[in-house]
Formats: sequence, C-alpha cells, structure tokens
Amino acid sequence: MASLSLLHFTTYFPSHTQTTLKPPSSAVSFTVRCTSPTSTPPPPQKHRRPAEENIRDEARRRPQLQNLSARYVPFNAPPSSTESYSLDEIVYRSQSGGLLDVQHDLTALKNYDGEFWRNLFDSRVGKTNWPYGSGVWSKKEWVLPQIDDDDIISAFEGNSNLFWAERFGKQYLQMNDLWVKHCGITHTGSFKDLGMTVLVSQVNRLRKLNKPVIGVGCASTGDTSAALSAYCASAGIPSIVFLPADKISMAQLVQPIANGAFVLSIDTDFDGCMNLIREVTAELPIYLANSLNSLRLEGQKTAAIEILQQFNWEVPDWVIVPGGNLGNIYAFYKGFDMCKELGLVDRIPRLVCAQAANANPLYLHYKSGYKDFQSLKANTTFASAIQIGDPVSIDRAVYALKMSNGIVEEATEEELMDATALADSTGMFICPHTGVALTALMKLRKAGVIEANDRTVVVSTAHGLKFTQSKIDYHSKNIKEMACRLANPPVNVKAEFGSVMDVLKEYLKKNESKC
Ligand SMILES: Cc1ncc(COP(=O)(O)O)c(C=O)c1O
Ligand SMILES: N[C@@H](CCOP(=O)(O)O)C(=O)O
Repeated sequence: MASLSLLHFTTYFPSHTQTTLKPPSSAVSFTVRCTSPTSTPPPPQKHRRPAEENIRDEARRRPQLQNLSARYVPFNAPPSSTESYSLDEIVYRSQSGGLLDVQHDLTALKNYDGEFWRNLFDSRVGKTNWPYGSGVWSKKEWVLPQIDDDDIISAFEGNSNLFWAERFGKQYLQMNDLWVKHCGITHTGSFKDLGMTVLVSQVNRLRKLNKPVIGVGCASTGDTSAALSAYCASAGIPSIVFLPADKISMAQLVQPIANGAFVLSIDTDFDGCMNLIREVTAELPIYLANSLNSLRLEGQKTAAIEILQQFNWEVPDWVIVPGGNLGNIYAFYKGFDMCKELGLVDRIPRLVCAQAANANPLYLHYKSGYKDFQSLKANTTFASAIQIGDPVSIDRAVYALKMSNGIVEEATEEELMDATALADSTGMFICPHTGVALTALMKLRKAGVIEANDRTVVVSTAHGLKFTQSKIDYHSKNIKEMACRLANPPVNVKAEFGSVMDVLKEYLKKNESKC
C-alpha cells in the first residue's frame, strides 16, 4: 500500500491552502497548513523556483504518487479474460479484432479515498504547475499515471467554462439549472485537445523508447486533425491528416495547414478516410490518432470529472453530448463512472447522445432496441464534424448509454440550425453540433423527460468561430428549403443621417412593442 509523508504533500498543496486529507487507511492522517478566509493573509511565498529553472525542471523535483498503473485490455472483456498490453505497445485492437480500453489499477487507486482525490484535483485548478495547469493532467493519476512529466506535451487544455445558460434556460425551456460545458473554448477550438494531449504525450514517450513511430496520422472531419497537428507541432513530431475533400470548414482546414501537417484532401467522406488511415497505419510507422485508439478517451473523460468538480462534486441529472464517431459519449461515461467507483460521488448522470438526423446510425440503432447495428452513408449536414455513418466506437457508445440509463435523440437540419441561432441570440456563439445537443434537450424537455428543475449540462464540443459559414448562410437566408426563421441579416443603409435615423426609429418601434 502506498504511503505518504507530510513532505510529500506540502509539495502538492500551496502553503496558503487549508486542507485536511484522509490518506490511505494505513497512513497517518495529517493537516496541510492553511489560512481561513477570516485570518490574516499568508506572507508572500519566498520560495520561487531558481531563475535558471523552468516549470518542467521544477516538476522533476516533485514526488509523485507511486504504484499506480494502467494497461490496455479488450473493451468490456469478461472477468476471465487475461489479454492485456502495456501502454508502451503499439496496439489498437484486441486479438479478436474488438476495441481496447485503458484499464487503471483500481485497487491501487482505492488506496486513497474519495475525499483525497477531490482535494487533490481541486488543489491543482487554476495554477501553472507543470503539468497540473492542464485540466487533463491535473488528473494525471487517472489518465496516464506512469508517464514522466517530462514527456508530456500540453497546452494547459481543459478547465473550460461551465456556462450557466440563464436566459436560454429560463426563456425557452423554463429551466433554472441549465449549463453549457464549453469544451470548444480551448487551444485548437474543440474538445479533441483533451484527448490529443494524452495521445501525443504517449507518442513522445514511445519515440524516446525508440519505438517505430515516424509520424502520427488521423482521418478527420476537421477537429481531430486540428488538435493532432497542433500538439505534434508543439512536440516536433510529423503529423499526417486525411480530410474528406470539401467537407470541412475553412477554419478547420487552415489549422493543420498552418501547423505544418502533411494534409491529404481525399475525394471521399469521413468514413472513407477512416478506412484508409486504418489500412495505412497497419502498414507504415504512422501512429493512429483517432479515437479508435483508446488513449484519446483517457484525456476526454476528464471533462466529466471537471463538470463534477465545477459543481462542487454534486452530480447533475443529465449530460447531453453530440455524437459522431462515438468515442466522446463513452469518455464521459468513463469519467463519471470512475468518480463513482472511487468514491468521489455516489451516482452518475443520465447521458443523452444527440445525432444529426442526416447522420444518425446510433439513433436508428437505439430506436430498434439496439438490435443489429447497421452503418449507413451519412448525408451532408451543417453539423459537419459529426457527418459519420460508420462510427468506430459504436460498442462503447451502446455500453455507456445502457449503463447510464441513457437516451439517443436526433435533430433535423432546420432544428439544429434554429437551435444554434436561438442559443446565439441569448449570448452564446455555438457550433452546429452544440445545436444538435440543444435540439435534443428541447425535445426531451417538451416530452417531459427532462424536467424543469433537473440540473442539465449540454456539452458544447467546438468553438462557433470554426463554423461561421453556416451562420452566414443562415442569417442571409441562403439555405434551400429552410425558413431560417431567426435570421438577423445586416441592414444596408446610406451613409447619411436621415436614412440612419429612419431605420433606427423603425427598429426601436419594433422593440418597444416587445418590452
Ligand atoms: C465538434 C464535434 N462535436 C462532436 C463530435 C463527436 O464526437 P465523437 O466522434 O467522439 O462522437 C465531433 C467529432 O466527431 C466533433 O468534432
Ligand atoms: N469529429 C472528428 C471525427 C473523428 O473522430 P475521432 O474522435 O475518432 O478522432 C474529427 O474532428 O475529425
């Protein structure tokens, strides 16, 4: 059983915080020095790191929790299965061709109780300590416990805003406790950063171990490729991205180009690109960065832990996640489930996966009672990042939904664009995928499944600025067979006082009647 010393802990907690921790049952309990809000402020800290050191050097001197480990196992394997792989092996599939999962040594993690983990994670938020300034690596012991801090490639991703959607909730849904987890307000503008920091860090380690990894590759609808190319560029590792030609936004396309990736624009859809990258990574020393690789989900699951943390470890009733390749819905489940298993919370929220009706294989599968999954050819959707007909993580998604008493909903093009415009009109600036999730919320609210007082979190997966063309099309009423009923086009007016006054008076009169 791991033991902890006071010396060990003062390195984790700044001297001005007060936390009584309950360490492993065999260890002696202790109190870390602290200051209550009413006492005199602490003297300024005098032990700044030496000028010649940087935050990585500083981290090298910091002791770590010992004896924690993780490995790959077949996903949802029976307890009798003995198949497992070191995370230092290059393996994406189990012997039977199924998915893998990263399994943590829960017995070792359980040497520390829920209060210990809550306090440890809380103590790291909002600081610049390497690597804990990252929302992902502040949970390092639950992500990649064995990686050297020195091998980590991080942009201090995560710690994203959990936004109280006050006006949207009250005005349109009669809800008081509606929240939007803005995972897109991050380094490359989508939640993919959370997984990519983990994957690229592990690749960095593999290369130091002389494993045959010359580059890292992915198929992408635009966000995975943006994250991959940025983290690889930061590490000095070549990245290769397969993009479906003319199916991603300009903002997304320019990201890997600017970050120096080798960009292949391929005349197929995402599913076609995914098949190609799988074949290529089986032949060449290119490491696969899509979420088929379960390493990614270890980073993505930290968004779930972060939500609990932001609610002071109170569990929301519902979490709604837009789904495409379906890794993220499982990542959320896994994060919540680990928190329950390790005693940080006593239950998990119900999960909702939201799909575009034009790319809805999971929705159809759910409606069929999860009988015989059928992949399909995804149609064009404004939610272009989830235009996926053959999701690699279908088994993970079904598992997550079954274990969380979950629901699948869908949104038509008009519904998702209207929901996006409605949210934007309340001060947000969301991507169309978040519009899909909001549509699911609106439908479930209308059906009385989600109730007025339910604490509900909608996961916003990308920054709205990546999808401005769809907003321009909508607000210029430039979409075939769509009423664009919330369009708010600019008014062209002559550069003269009288004309400006005329349009303003008309505008104010209209708004007066709304007051
Ligand atoms: C913006 C955005 N939202 C949602 C998703 C769906 O996530 P997942 O593929 O993990 O289901 C993706 C990628 O697929 C995405 O890029
Ligand atoms: N939306 C994704 C699609 C690929 O998903 P992944 O999580 O398997 O990498 C993208 O942005 O490429």
